Amino acid sequence: MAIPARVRIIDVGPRDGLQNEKQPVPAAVKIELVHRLQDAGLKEIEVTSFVSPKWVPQMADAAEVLAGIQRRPDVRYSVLTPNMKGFEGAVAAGVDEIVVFGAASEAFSQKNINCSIAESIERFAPVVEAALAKGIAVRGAMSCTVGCPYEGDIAPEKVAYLAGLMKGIGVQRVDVADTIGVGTPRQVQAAITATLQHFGVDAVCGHFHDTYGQALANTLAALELGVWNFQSSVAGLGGCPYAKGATGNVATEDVVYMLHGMGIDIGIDLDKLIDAGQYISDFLGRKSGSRVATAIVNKRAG
Ligand SMILES: CC(C)(COP(=O)([O-])OP(=O)([O-])OC[C@H]1O[C@@H](n2cnc3c(N)ncnc32)[C@H](O)[C@@H]1OP(=O)([O-])[O-])[C@@H](O)C(=O)NCCC(=O)NCCSC(=O)C[C@@](C)(O)CC(=O)[O-]
Repeated sequence: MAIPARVRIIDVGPRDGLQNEKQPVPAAVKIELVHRLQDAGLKEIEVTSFVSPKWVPQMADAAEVLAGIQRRPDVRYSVLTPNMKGFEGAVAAGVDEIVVFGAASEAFSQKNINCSIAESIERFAPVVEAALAKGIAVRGAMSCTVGCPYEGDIAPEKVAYLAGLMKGIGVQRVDVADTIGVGTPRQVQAAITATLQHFGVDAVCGHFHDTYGQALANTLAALELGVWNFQSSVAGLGGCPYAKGATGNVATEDVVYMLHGMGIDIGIDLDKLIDAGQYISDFLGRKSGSRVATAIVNKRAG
């Protein structure tokens, strides 16, 4: 399989990146981050989550954030919606895509969304149906497709099972997530191959956390299978509140640098992206998690 000639990146920094932040991040800062990402050329941004504020307090301002964004017609704004209540908030906010999020691991499903895999699908089905009826796109995030913080290794059969359930309720595309960043290239390829039993390659997105420093290698492994949609997080922000110790997604800057180096045009201005990462890192009072951004900022400083 030839490496795809084009790649699309969904920056999940404002959502996956910030959901776990202990310090309050004002809506105005989240909005500015989204503006900087779209200025850098990102065409898909996962903005926030309509989830219970008791479970994820940092996302409690979802409606305010969406209302403050100066939207561009060529950018797709997505949000997480675990149930009909979340979906109603997403519709009121006028989003382009909703994301239902399940797990290949029973234990993670219970910890993250307080129900079994089967119950989650029952909950998602009316959300997906309602979204499609309104012309809103639907993505399904599949957590723990390689490893789980509670169950350890996850067999590809479990990934295929979940992908089949997602397909069965009408989900249009799916994220193959290495939630805790333990996967290595062949394992990630096995999870993707399992997903391909139910979804075409154009409908599969790679979502790799970088806890063990494998995320770029895993991205390349996914490209080798023809996958061309990836999620990443500006400045490598983030982690999941229900996956202790897991670091953020692979940094968008690092993915963009690698793809530029491979001659794959993705329409993203790396300098502007680095500035966006610097903006949020400065606000959070910490160094960027992007190796590329750190190297280029050091070089700029001479
Ligand atoms: C799913 C629930 C709601 C079940 O939580 P529950 O407690 O079982 O739900 P419930 O229906 O019993 O409701 C409990 C309370 O929450 C409220 N509630 C209920 N739903 C909503 C909603 N949508 N928006 C706002 N409020 C809501 C509801 O109204 C009620 O309020 P109360 O009566 O107690 O005042 C909860 O577990 C939850 O919100 N979980 C979210 C967890 C989460 O966001 N995790 C992080 C995202 S997933 C992730 O990061 C992984 C990913 C996607 O990046 C991929 C990867 O790397 O793996």
